[in-house]
Amino acid sequence: MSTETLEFQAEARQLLQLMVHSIYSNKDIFLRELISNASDALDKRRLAGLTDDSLRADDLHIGIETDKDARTLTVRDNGIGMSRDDVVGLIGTIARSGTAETLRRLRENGENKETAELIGQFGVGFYSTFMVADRVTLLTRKAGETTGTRWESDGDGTYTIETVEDAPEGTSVTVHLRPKDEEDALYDYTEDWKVREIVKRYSDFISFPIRMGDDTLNSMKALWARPRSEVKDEEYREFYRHITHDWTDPLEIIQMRAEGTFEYEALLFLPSRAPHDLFQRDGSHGIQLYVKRVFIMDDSRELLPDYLRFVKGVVDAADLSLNISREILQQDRHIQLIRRRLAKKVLSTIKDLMTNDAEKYRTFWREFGPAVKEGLLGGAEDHKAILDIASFASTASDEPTTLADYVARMKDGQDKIYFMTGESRAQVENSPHMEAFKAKEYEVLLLTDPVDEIWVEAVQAYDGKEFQSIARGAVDLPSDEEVSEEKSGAYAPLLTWLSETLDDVKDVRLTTRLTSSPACLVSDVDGITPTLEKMYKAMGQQVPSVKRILELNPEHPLVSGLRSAHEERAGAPELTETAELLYGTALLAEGGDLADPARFAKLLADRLARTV
Ligand SMILES: Nc1ncnc2c1ncn2[C@@H]1O[C@H](COP(=O)(O)OP(=O)(O)OP(=O)(O)O)[C@@H](O)[C@H]1O
Repeated sequence: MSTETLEFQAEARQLLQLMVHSIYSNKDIFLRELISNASDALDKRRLAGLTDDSLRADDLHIGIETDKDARTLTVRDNGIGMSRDDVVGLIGTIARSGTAETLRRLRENGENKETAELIGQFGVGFYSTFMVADRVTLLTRKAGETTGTRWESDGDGTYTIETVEDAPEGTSVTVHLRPKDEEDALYDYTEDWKVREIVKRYSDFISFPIRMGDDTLNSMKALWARPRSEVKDEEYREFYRHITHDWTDPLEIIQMRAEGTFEYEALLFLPSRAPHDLFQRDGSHGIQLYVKRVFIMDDSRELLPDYLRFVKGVVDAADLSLNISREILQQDRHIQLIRRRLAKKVLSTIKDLMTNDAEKYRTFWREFGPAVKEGLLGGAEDHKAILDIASFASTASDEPTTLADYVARMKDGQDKIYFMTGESRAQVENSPHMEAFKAKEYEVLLLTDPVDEIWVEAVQAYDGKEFQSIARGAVDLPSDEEVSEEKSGAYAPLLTWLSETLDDVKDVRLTTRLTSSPACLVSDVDGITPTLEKMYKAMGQQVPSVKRILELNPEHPLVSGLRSAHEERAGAPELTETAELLYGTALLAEGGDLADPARFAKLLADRLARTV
């Protein structure tokens, strides 16, 4: 059969270059990557055999062979194998998202110690063989197909591929080793002891036998079935890497076991950083389902609520059928029970972190808080537990605060939890709405995650204290004096005129919430906020533009001056311009967008010209 020479996809080529020249100090991991791939392929083969008798296979295992003279190491599996197209698509390209981003960072930094670490942080998979090899040969035949494929590359820009008749089912990868160079952490991987050591260290829990000659090198013990005290942290970390391809260590390990009518064991991990697809609609979920030690499926969304989709790990249920499908999972009552229990356990673990390891808790909340808060939009059963572990930026300090601490600091007579939503801390903190709260030292939560706009609607109260937006409705601070009747009367004609003149506002009224600004805009009690309006629009949803209320500070010279001017010469055209400027300033002060910035700028420039 003819041999074709093909080029690696550009990104794949860059990644290969990095591998070939890598100074990453842990080159041993190439073997773990090959074993991990083989184990995945065996899982797939076993699953395929469950539904298709012709694909049933006995003695699924991984074999390792070394040849000292040829200086090769081969990892062989009798798993699912790959078709020719699979090989081109899976090995010749990098399909994984996130890789492009990592590569860009690597390129920007040039290779140094830090970038070497970066390499270590993202799964390099099959390509890691090029850290130790000057040539790699892959021979594979997909289960059920008659011909196989031989692939070979020396890690430069191209590879050869040919169809072959005599490949066994499954895959073997032969690594042609570079000369050993221990200073460069490149060991002699044809040494038995070295291979044993690597397998034991990284792959002991792999559930298929890893054989070398007549020996099985791994214990195959499921980590989740072993008591926590008997498992080394290192083993948990390796397992975490195996199931997640995340090379940073997990933040926390959670182990659970339920006995009785429906038995299951769970080993869950809180990662230490958010994946790039945390907020993508079909980003992956992290739970693998096993039944009696046998892998059934990845990405089991049914086992944890969506807002905990970043939690990784394994659930091993004793009483499910090996043939269980996703459809059945969705309806299974036991699965729903497991889901409740797991969610509870995850939330209580985070609560424990909060009390016992503030640093870890902070990392957790920074990375995953925005996702966890989505849980406040769904059924109310988790609301209390979520609010208990949440923390928020606040005017009280630079550090986030919990709601319990906020409540403890509430002033005498204060019965509401004040908050303001917006796009950034700076924007919210400097908004005019904040003035009276600052002046009178009422603490305000600064909510700047997009989800904050929505959950505050769904959740009414915490610990009996209602949430109250300070940019909405009339805010009566307990210590506020009302605007005097005399003043209200004096301003009535101005307010009426302004509300007729300014098309964009719904109403105009006096307020005591401002101390230094002349005016601000507030939403109606049940109106949507401008940030929410923007969010809906960004999602392509049509929302009617909501008119807000213009509130005036009668103590401000601009406002009192406008009142006298209106009294003296109602109908003068420059008063209309002043009204427009007043409204535009209020909009700008809260970080809003002017409908006609050019007109605003012109009015302002004309006005300034008269003052210089
Ligand atoms: N032994 C094998 N048998 C069958 N398919 C394989 C084998 N090795 C690799 N593959 C296929 O090639 C793909 C790419 O492998 P590679 O190791 O580069 O990345 P990965 O395993 O998907 O992710 P990671 O790099 O995080 O390990 C795999 O997802 C798998 O589909």
